[in-house]
Order: sequence, then C-alpha cells, then structure tokens
Amino acid sequence: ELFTAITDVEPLLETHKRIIDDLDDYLQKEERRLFTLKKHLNLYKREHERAMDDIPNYLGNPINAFTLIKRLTADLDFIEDSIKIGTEYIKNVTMNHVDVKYPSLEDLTGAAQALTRLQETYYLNVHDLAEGILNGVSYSTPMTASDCYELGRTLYNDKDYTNALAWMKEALRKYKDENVMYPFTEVDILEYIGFAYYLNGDVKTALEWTQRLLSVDPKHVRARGNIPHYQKTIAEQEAELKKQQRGETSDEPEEEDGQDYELSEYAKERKVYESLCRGEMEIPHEITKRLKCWYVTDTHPFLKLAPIKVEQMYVKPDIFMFHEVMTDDEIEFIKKRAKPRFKRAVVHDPKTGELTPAHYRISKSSWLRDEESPVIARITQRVTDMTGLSMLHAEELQVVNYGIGGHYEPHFDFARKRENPFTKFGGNRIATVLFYMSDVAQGGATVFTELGLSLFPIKRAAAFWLNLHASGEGDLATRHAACPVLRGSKWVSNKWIHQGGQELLRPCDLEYQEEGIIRKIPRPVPKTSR
Ligand SMILES: O=C(O)CCC(=O)C(=O)O
Ligand SMILES: [Fe+2]
Repeated sequence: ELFTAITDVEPLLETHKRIIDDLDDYLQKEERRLFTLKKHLNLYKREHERAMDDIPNYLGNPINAFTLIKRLTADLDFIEDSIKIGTEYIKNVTMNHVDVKYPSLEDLTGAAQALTRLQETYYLNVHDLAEGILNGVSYSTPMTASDCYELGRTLYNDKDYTNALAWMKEALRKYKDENVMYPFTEVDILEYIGFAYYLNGDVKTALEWTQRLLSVDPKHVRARGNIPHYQKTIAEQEAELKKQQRGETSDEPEEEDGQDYELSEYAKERKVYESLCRGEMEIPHEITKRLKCWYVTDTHPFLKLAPIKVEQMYVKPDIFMFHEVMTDDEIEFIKKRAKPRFKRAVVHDPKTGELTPAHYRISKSSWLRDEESPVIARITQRVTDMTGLSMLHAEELQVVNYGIGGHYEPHFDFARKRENPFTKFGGNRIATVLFYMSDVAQGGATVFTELGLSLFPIKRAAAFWLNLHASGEGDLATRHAACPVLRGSKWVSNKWIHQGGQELLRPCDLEYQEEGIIRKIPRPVPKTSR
C-alpha cells in the first residue's frame, strides 16, 4: 500500500540511499580487487609471450624460472583467494537492512497499475514512456529493457495481457539494442509475448510469436509443446466460423440484460471522465456567458479589508471557486499534522456495510478536529465566511494526499437512501468545500461528469457546491471525480457540511429530483386579500 501517497514513497529514498552506499562500497572493493587481478593477468600474459619468444633463453634465466614458479604457487594462491573474497563480498553485502522500509511485490503491482491507469487516461504512448518522453518533452530517465520486462511481467501476472504485451514488445526492442547481461533472455520475452496473445484470445498471433521463439531457440520445450495445441485451436475456431457462416449455428443471440446495460452506462461515464481529465471538454456558451466573478465582503467584518474572491465555474448547479482562502503557512501546518495519521482511503461497501480500500479510490487521508488547533478552527470559521452556512454539523477537516496515479472515480458526496444517510452528522451532506493545498504539475483535476466541467487544482483556492436540492434530495448533477495525478503530488482537504443547522440559512424548497429531472411542486399560493 506504499504507492497510495507520495509521503509513503519518500522513506523509500532512504532505503534507496542505503543500497547506493552498500553497492558503492562493494564496487570500490571489487574494483580494487579486479584491478589487482587484471594486473596479475597482464603480467602473466606478458611473461608468457616473452617465454614463448625464446623458451630456452627465458627459462635459462634463474630469475625467470623462479618467478614462473612463484606465479604458479604463491601468486596463484593469492589469485584464488582474491576470487574467493569476491564471492565473500557478495555474501556480506546483505542489502537487507531491517531498519529501513522495503517495498513488496504488491507495491510493484500497484505501481504498475498506476502507470497503466495514467497511460489509459491520458493516452500516453508506451513507446514514448519507455523513452522517458511525455507529450514530446522529457519526463523521466529512459527505461531499460529490464524495466520494461519487469513492468510487462507484473502486468501479465495481474492478468492485464494487453498492456503486458505492449511493454514486452518494448523490452524486446530495447534488449536487442542494449547488449547488457540480464537475468532473462530474448527467448523469455518472446515466450511472454506468445502466451499473452494466447490468453488474450488471439491464437493466430500467439502461434506466430511462438514460431519466432523457436527460430531463436529450436529446442525450447514449452514452445514446442504449445505449437500443436495452438494449431488445433485455430482449426477448431475456423471450423466454428464456417459453420456460423453457413447458418448452422444453434446459438441464440445473447440477450441484453440489466448487467450489460449498467456496464455500458459505466463505460460511457468512464469515457466522459477520462476526456474531462485530459481537459478536452468545453462547457457550453449558454453557461459560460452567465459566469461571473465577485468579492464577498459581508459575511464577516474582516472581509471588508480582505474580501474573498469568488469565481463562478458553473450555473445550475452552481459551482464556485474561492481564491486565496488558505495561506501557505496554514497549508504547511495542515500537511504536517495530517501526515503521521494518514491511512489508506476507504469507501463504504453497501453490501457488507464495512469501510474497505478500493481500487477506485487511491489516496491517503486523515481527519483534523477544530479542537486540536486554532489553525484548524480558523479554517472552519473561514468556511462559514465563504459559504454562509453553519458548521454545527460539519465533519472534521479531511486531508487527502494523492501520489502518482492516485485518483477517485466518479461518485456523489451525498449518501443515497440505501447507504448510511449520515444520520449521526445531522442529515445528509448538503455542501462540499474542497480546498486545494497544492498545484498539480500534470493531471489531478476535479471533474464533474454530468456537467462536462474540469477544475484544475489551484493552490490556496477552494471549490464549493451544494450536493442537495433545496428539497433535500441528492442532486445527481453533482457527480464528480478526482483524476489521476500524472506528475507531482496532489493535496486537498474536504469540509463536508450537513443539513443540520442550515434550516434558517437555507430554507427547504418543495422540489425534488427523480431520474435526473428536477420537478417543482407548486407552492400553495397564499390567498391575497386586497
Ligand atoms: O480530490 C478531488 O479533486 C476530489 C475529491 C473528492 O471528490 C472527495 O474526496 O470526495
Ligand atoms: Fe467527492
């Protein structure tokens, strides 16, 4: 779970440094040892040449005779010991300190999944990524054949054969260029590629790659065993296809069931989500022409001197951005307080009623209470100044950090009926204030999938919207998500405000929402007596 936030990856740099020191020390010793061995080798070679030039003359010299014998006795012992020491060094370099953190194989899988998520969301090209290029500019050190191979292998083991294939092909290309000794060979890469094609259902291509493998290693046992199996499968598939073409198939066409429908709705939303993350969608002119900016000066006397800058980002539902509502000092204070209490973010599982980590929400978070510091209490007061809402039943401040690939898929902040309706907090979450505590170098937008709106994080600003209609019904148009972080680290904090305490500030209206349509219930018209 190390990969869920940048703060958790930081300690790995200490581990990394330890490995550097160990390896450095080992190599220095090794280099000295090898330097000495090489000197011996050169001496042996030189003396051998001289001897071969004129053997009787060479051996007729008693000094030469002596040194020859010495080279084959004492010197040889030294050389043998020196070689043995080499293996001892290797044994002594543990690289396995107990006082620093080591990532696990699960972490490797998590990091590979994050990379895949970024690649898919932001249309990253595997070849460019392998070269360390992002959108035409340098992004990282180019990856080696081994980097690509390990990534491919991790994805293969995670059953993501399509992405495994892309990385294995990069590994193959690089392997041929690099000419470095690796614990795997070209044949291993070819085997992964062949098998990944097979498991992806493309048996023909699997057969082609397996044949290519056999051209490199004709004795490869597994590959030779797979060939007849692939050929048989292809023949069967072709026969089945012919049967279908002749209309002999008895298979009923698959019926569309509810599950398929839900799946395609999910896929549609996903498309919108990803395109919003890439910043591709523009909000319609009817909306933009109604957007304004203004100053809030009347909710607190201080605001006369330092008004809050408000920018309207959307109309109906109204979404606002408040600018410069946290100071850098406050942000640093909050981060420092939140970090030691960070836990992997959990979501409410409606089936079991339990809080569990989920692949669709990857971040670390913790909660800060007003009572623990005047700084936190001041932020809560500011939320009232910004929104005019009561903090009587607001939740504590939730601080969130997303690492690379960290995200939160489309969701509502309010609880739907079948979920826990936050009764203990005085009603449902009427409003959200989302403070941005960092800029994000690339990615990490907050996006509204029903509105086509992307908010890119601006440090010290806060987004604000109401989650409920005036009737108290959840506003389905507020569905939103946090896009994966492509570069940098994203810090936000949430202040969720509940219905309790707002009765006089925001009177309920007789409207409700059903299937996304807002229906107004006409208020009884008071009889006017003139
Ligand atoms: O981080 C973001 O941009 C949005 C976070 C969010 O929607 C949430 O935590 O409920
Ligand atoms: Fe949210």
